[in-house]
Amino acid sequence: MMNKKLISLVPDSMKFIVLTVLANWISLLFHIASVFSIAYLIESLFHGTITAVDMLVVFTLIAVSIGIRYAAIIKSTAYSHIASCEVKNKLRTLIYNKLLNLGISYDEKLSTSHIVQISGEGVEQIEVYFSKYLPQLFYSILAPLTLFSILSFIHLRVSLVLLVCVPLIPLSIIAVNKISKRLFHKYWSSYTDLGDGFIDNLGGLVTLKIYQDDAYYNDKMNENAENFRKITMSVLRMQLNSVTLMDLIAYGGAAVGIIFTLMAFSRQAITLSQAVTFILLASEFFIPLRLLGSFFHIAMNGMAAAEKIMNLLALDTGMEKGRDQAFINGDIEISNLSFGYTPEIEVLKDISLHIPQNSFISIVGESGCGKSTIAALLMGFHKNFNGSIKINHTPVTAYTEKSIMQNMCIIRHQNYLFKGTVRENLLIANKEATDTDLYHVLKKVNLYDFIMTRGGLDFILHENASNLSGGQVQRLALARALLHDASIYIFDEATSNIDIESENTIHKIIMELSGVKTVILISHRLANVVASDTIFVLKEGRLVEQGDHHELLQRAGTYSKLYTKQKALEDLYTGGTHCA
Ligand SMILES: Nc1ncnc2c1ncn2[C@@H]1O[C@H](COP(=O)(O)OP(=O)(O)OP(=O)(O)O)[C@@H](O)[C@H]1O
Repeated sequence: MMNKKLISLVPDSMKFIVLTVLANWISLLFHIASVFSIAYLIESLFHGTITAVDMLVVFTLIAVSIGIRYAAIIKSTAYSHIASCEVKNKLRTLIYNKLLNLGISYDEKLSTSHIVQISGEGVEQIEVYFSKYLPQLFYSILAPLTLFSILSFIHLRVSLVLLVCVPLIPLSIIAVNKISKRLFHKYWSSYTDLGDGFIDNLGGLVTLKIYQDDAYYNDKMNENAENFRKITMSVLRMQLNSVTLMDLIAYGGAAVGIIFTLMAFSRQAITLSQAVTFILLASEFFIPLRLLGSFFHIAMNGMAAAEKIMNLLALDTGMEKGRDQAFINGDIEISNLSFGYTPEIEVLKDISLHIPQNSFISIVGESGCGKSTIAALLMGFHKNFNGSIKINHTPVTAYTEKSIMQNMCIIRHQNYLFKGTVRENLLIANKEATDTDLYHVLKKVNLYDFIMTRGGLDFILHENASNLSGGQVQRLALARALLHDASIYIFDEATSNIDIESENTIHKIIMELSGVKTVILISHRLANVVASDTIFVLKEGRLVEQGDHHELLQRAGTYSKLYTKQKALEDLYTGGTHCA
């Protein structure tokens, strides 16, 4: 229960833990002093030997002892609070920085709800370990030894009996430790499962309502909640049982000490005041350890959470090792690239392709052939690929995520816009941009007139930009991407499922960017890729053809078949009026 690794994460808290123990120890010393005074008072009253001055001195001593104890307890609580703040602050900062380093593909390694739970409740539980459990652990060793060293001068045997009974409490704690460890692991797994399910169901609530399948998922969540309730009840039952056991040992041990005291008193081996001192202090041998026992279970829970936090902090992000580079541009060279999301299924197979700087290239192929996977690998979202991806002769994995994000921009078919004003959403891409810059990009994407009718840059977007149409969302996302001014732009189905005007606007901008920036276009609609310098055709994860539109048509291969089929369909739909 002394987790050295965890303690080394928050070394500053140790100072306050020591101060908490010291304050508790001072409180104990003055408690002993007041007990001695009370015992003396009782003996003097019993024998009728006390004078008024003695009485005044004794009462003053008792009052001063109580006062100092009170001050010491306040100090101990304050130190423990500071230790707890230190711990929470440090752990949450470590987790936050780790998440930043893990970057956007963090959810490949841990689920969002898992992270929310360990950084929320997990840290709260660990805080108890530092602010309550650790000070109490040291204090419960110090207190019985202090009491023993003082009381042994009065009667060694009785003091020894009390001291010997003390380790029975930690022994009982060790006995339940094994059971509780297993139980707490189950508890946390069940807790994170419940969280995962909850977030997923909440995200898909509209879909569930549309298909009227919410009852099924409701039942599934109830089942998870019931599992969590059961495991929580098991934890509580285990805690209650062990508390009862510890109470038995603590009060039983004190009772044994009192019996030995009374036997010594009846043999007249000790005086009345000494007997009273032993009786009043007997329970003090056990109370600190008994209290430790009740913090123990919360600390155990904290330990389980600590393990999860340690695992998160130990994750290899790869990005931390990268090199910061403010400007990345140059040719992109992909050589013998193979990749699978799982070891069993290879999604990309031995792909080699060359993308010259500022060229306009397209990647096409049937659904599921691996186009978006190439885009994700170029953006550095996945690291465990074979082969090499180089930008400007440097492996993509050698750059920090920050450098990649500064220089490369991906626009997907679903882009996230935040709840807030249009201005706030645009400034995400470039904090320095002026209102004039923002109006300029809005004009470029054909949104200026619409935004102005809604109050301009202060127009507030709802959650998920639900007060914009699909095409408007895409155009605003494109405006944001243009403000970012990257050197490499990847458009991954950026014009899927939107109106024809928005598609034309976006396509016009892609054409404007080509020649000035490196543009990588992934599109199902082959009419959009016709003007590309090079078109790469994928089939089942392999690069099967490359060349410009005319070369590929002449080859009469996969591209030609796809293009002819699509053109025929579009001609049928538009009556031959719309297609490149
Ligand atoms: N996160 C993931 N985990 C596991 N498999 C994935 C993941 N993302 C994609 N895949 C699989 O990898 C393969 C290639 O997917 P990818 O999205 O790259 O295809 P695509 O060519 O872009 O398809 P589409 O044109 O439909 O967008 C698919 O078989 C898909 O099931």
